[in-house]
Amino acid sequence: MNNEIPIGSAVRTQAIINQYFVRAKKNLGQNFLVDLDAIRAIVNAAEVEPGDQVIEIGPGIGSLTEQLLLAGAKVFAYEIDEDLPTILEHELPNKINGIPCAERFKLILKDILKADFDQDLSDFFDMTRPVKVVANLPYYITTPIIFFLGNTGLNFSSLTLMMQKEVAERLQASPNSKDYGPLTIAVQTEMSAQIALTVPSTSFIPRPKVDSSVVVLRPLAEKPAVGERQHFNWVVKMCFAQRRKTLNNNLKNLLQDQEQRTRLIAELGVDPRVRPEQLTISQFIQIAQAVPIKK
Ligand SMILES: C[S@@+](CC[C@H](N)C(=O)[O-])C[C@H]1O[C@@H](n2cnc3c(N)ncnc32)[C@H](O)[C@@H]1O
Repeated sequence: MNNEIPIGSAVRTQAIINQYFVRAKKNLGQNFLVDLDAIRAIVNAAEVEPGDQVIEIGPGIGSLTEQLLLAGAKVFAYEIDEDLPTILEHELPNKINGIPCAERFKLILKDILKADFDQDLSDFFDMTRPVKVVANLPYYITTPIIFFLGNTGLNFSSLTLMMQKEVAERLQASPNSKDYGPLTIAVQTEMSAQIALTVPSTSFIPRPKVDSSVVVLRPLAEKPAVGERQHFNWVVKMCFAQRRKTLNNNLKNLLQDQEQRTRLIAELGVDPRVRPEQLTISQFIQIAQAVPIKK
């Protein structure tokens, strides 16, 4: 269907909801974004240019998809809800600038966490070029999705992801802030994180309980050598086991010997009463190196 009014406007979204009797599925994190300025700001934050290869996670009824296509991207979308492809087929524009959208849009009905990117994308994308991931994420699996995208060898230049504001703040946090913790460190040892915009809960149908932010994550050109990744993440988690306690106290679970702990703290050049959120990523790397790897 060709419609003058964009899908991301509240009027058009409501019309689609009524026409197809859409009931937003809470268990699938369905909150449709009905704020065109915000949708276009997401596309801008992702710096989408004509010819870009974009993976969209959860296109829903197509509000972000439509704007990605208008920006000239080739879009491969993963959607888990089998009620939505028919709506997308009917509601996304048939043609943009005279070119059929079917050539630039492909949908696969699949859980993103089960994606096999080499297999799924190779017929549609040029696999020698990096992709951009752009999504208004289902909140219930935000962190698993970030780790999945980071760990599957996907060749991406950026991940532009809308998520719960509090999670976004944890991704972007710096030492000495309440949001700085194991999630910050796990992500920031692989990617840079920048909050691009914040969107109030009133911009969604149905309205979620929380506000949302869009974070742009980009792979670091030079990643710090954290050693064995599982060990590193575990050590960081243990250091934060009791946020209010001192580093020396938290280290007791990792190094039983007080002398070893004192030596390590001296090597770190910090006061023994320091709290875990005051340490930098390099200091956590030093701690992980001093702690024996669990067999
Ligand atoms: C927050 S809504 C976003 C919808 C639309 N992109 C928008 O901005 O209005 C999240 C979307 O992710 C889909 N979804 C939920 N779990 C998913 C999964 N595991 N894999 C792929 N899509 C999923 C939902 O069905 C829904 O369409």
